[in-house]
Amino acid sequence: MSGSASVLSLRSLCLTIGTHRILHDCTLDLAEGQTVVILGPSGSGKSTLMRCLNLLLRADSGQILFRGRDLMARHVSATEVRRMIGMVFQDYCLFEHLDVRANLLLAPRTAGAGFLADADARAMNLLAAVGLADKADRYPHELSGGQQQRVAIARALVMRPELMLFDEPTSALDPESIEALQALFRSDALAGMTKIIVTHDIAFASKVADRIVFMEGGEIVAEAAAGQAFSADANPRLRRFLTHAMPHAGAFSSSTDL
Ligand SMILES: Nc1ncnc2c1ncn2[C@@H]1O[C@H](COP(=O)(O)OP(=O)(O)OP(=O)(O)O)[C@@H](O)[C@H]1O
Repeated sequence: MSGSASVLSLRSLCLTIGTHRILHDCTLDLAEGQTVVILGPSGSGKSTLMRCLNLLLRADSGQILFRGRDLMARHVSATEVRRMIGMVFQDYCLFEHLDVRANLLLAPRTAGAGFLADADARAMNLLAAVGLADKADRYPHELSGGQQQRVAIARALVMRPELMLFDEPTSALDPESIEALQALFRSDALAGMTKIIVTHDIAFASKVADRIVFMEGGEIVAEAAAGQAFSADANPRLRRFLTHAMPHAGAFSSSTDL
């Protein structure tokens, strides 16, 4: 895939904190409308990579090309980047003192007139799209974990981002809420959106991914289209991870369909 055809192209992204090399030479292309899932063991750098993408962290070197424009250039502001790239955090990060509607409207209000025009209608449409139209005047503590996550997704979407990042979206959800999240990913609100999802949940990954990439030790060490066999023979680290992550799966001595 050429960089110009991609929504997002990472080129040799590196980050060292102190003496700890956290990201090393990460290169990845993401096409319009594609959902890429990042798998990998704990500490492999998945969340750090996501935080670099929306400039919560600044990588030391490399490029983050978003529609061909380098987001690491000095003059590109984090605020501008976060309008284009929405992120849903593992713990949702809702504002506890604001009701659901106010949580959704905070970013449009601070972003200025261009975002405010139809913000209220957009917020209510999004709440309906995530199945929470009747919760607009509730506070986060009055909602279940799955509902709070839906609010966080709607809050990110209200800024009309072109790319959405999800950090471990299933980690705090029960099986029913995970199924509901899968349905939301297939719905009009999210289906066509370009997404990167970090997860440990291989079953969830297999349901929502177009492509799966595998990180270890700060590097992207393997990738495959969903449904295509990962060559576990070719990558013993990936095979070890899958064996550990799916101890009951058993039959993937040579390759595993994800
Ligand atoms: N601010 C920081 N200072 C020093 N080291 C850090 C910092 N943030 C992350 N790290 C280290 O970088 C490595 C990657 O962490 P990261 O959270 O990105 O991994 P992860 O793959 O997302 O892990 P998990 O699956 O457990 O969430 C870890 O070794 C972590 O200790």
